[in-house]
Amino acid sequence: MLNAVELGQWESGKSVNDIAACQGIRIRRHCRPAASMAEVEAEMGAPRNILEKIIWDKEIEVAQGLARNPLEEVIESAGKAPPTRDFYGALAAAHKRNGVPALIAEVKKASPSKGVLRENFDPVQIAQAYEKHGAACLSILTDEKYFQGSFENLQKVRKAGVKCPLLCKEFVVDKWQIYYARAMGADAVLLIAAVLTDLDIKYFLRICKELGLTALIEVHDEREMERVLAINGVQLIGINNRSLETFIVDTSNTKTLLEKHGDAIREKGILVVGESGLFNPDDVAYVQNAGVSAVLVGESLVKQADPGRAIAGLFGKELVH
Ligand SMILES: O=P(O)(O)OC[C@@H](O)[C@@H](O)c1c[nH]c2ccccc12
Repeated sequence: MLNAVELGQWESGKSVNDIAACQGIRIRRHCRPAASMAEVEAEMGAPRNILEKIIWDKEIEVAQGLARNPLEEVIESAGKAPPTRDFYGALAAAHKRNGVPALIAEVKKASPSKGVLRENFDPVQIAQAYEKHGAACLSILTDEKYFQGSFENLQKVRKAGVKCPLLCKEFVVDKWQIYYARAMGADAVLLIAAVLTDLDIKYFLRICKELGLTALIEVHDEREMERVLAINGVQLIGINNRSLETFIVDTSNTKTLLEKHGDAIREKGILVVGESGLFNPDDVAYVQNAGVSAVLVGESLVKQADPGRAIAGLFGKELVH
């Protein structure tokens, strides 16, 4: 926990970035109202990498969202949304049933590193195909600017009656996004340790718990893993093989982090998700041997003519529900 001085600084909003830097976080936040990226850059200088740029855009976007849908209203609609489905339970059960890591299949149109992955993009059709072919859970990208996703896609998939629990794949920087995700039908949200301080993560975990949402906490390096393991109440950790700062993908990242922390993770009953850059049964077996119980896969499925059938190709066998 923060000491009183740090808490005071945090509350006054003066040195969020100093506190973040102390925790090894390289992404700086702007944290003040701004109408445009030009305005942010005038104060902060140029973003240091793509993740920092995404986050600065996200701060502007959240302010606009808040103006359109005030927090109290969003909290109210989150409270009225149909109940959450058990994201963690669905992964654990599918892993046990199939003997391979449970699949979180991602509804992903584009990415900043690869551009458009699929021209003819129907989120509901893709989600239904994933479900039919044994995905345990789905991940729906909601970022518009960099991934061509939307909260509307999330809502559409939920309303179409897809039963797999849904992860809202968003760059969360503000609690408003968590309530909004729940209001639009999410069962889980992503929290990225490279962006959020320990206090942010603890606070957002509390909100998730109140809403019945599962949090998937994403780490990419040693320091982030250590920080997240020191936080109580974490159920799901995603190890991203892709650096969101450089786009470099290296599946041995999952292995390295689990060699060191696997025991602590198992003791706590935390389930690990291997994320990004998985294309074939060898890749899946590699991260499975490293200790993951689930995998998060977008590109290799969404790029194929039939993303549902692509699942059997990825695992080397059909998955069953
Ligand atoms: O398309 P891939 O390489 O299979 O990766 C999927 C998923 O891991 C990736 O989209 C992702 C992981 N963490 C993120 C955070 C934000 C946006 C996207 C991501």
